[in-house]
Amino acid sequence: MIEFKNVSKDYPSGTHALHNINLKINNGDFVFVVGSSGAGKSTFLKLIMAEEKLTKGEIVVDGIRMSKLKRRKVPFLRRKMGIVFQDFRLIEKMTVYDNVAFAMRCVGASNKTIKTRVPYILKLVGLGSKIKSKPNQLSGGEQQRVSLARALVNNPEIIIADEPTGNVDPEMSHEIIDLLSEINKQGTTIIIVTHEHDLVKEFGKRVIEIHKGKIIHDTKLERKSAEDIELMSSYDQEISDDELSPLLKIDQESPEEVQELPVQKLRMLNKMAEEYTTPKKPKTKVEEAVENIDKIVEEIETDDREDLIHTVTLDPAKIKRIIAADREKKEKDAQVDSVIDSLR
Ligand SMILES: Nc1ncnc2c1ncn2[C@@H]1O[C@H](COP(=O)(O)OP(=O)(O)OP(=O)(O)O)[C@@H](O)[C@H]1O
Repeated sequence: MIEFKNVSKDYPSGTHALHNINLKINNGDFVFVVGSSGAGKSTFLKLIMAEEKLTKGEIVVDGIRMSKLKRRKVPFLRRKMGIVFQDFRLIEKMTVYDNVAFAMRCVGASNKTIKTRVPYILKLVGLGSKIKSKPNQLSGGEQQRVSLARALVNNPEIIIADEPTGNVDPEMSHEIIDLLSEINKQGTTIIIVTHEHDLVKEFGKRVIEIHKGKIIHDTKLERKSAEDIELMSSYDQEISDDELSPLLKIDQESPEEVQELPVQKLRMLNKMAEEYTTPKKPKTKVEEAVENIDKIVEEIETDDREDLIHTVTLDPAKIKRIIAADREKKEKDAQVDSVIDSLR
């Protein structure tokens, strides 16, 4: 988890880049950070990566207190992170393969691991055929995917991307965010700074908006308070007796408690109660047979169950007869239904 507690950042030039920031980013979150130029977005990321030191407050990244972090310990923090920059920052003299392998060599991975992992990651980002190319032989989108591969290759807990789509066309922007969404599904935390409002809207993730060094919107907090308001207001709504009855039928012993439920919750419980009390369609013979078998199996001691299941499954003739009878009944019913339909 990343937590900002009353964080401020002033640059030596006197610029107050961030003021009193408080927020939490949980493991596995996907967050877009937006705001106008000079708002403080890159500074926000640089504080998380320990590229800049905070002036006031505390940032805790996975239990590491950034105000206490010594320079020589920064590489240990960075190992948790994969970083993607707008300008890719690839090494021009190296091939695509070597650019990605380099990130693994930096953390001391063995040659054997590098040889299997690098091609795998390059395939994942759709660059399997460009392994031997140099960055200047690639399009902007391809270069950004190399930089993404390099960020991913050491299996980081957090991906931090500063304008990763700033230098690629809209279609490729979409693909890059798609890829990051897939990676996020495996549990990696993703934090992306972007200017692209359309992209942010389309993906519907958490959005933190920074303006003049302050957080002015955080959709996570807004969503939560909207849910609270809805729940609170539902306490004030009138409930008719009709609406109450299905639940009261089930919960006759504590009608007062039922009457005190908020409308929203009551409606949900009523729906469940209705389903519970509505008589189900008659069971087919196969369903009945399966249920009976289940009941018998449950009653038998654990040690004997295996044998019993065997016995049941070893009687295919009986099962076939039941299935055939059931199919015949369904076919007859369907014929009758279709005749009735044609007469309507
Ligand atoms: N190294 C620095 N020294 C002094 N001031 C800086 C430094 N880096 C950033 N700033 C200032 O801090 C403020 C926030 O900058 P930051 O780069 O965080 O903004 P941003 O939202 O990322 O902007 P952009 O979208 O243009 O990249 C700006 O006023 C900027 O001029």
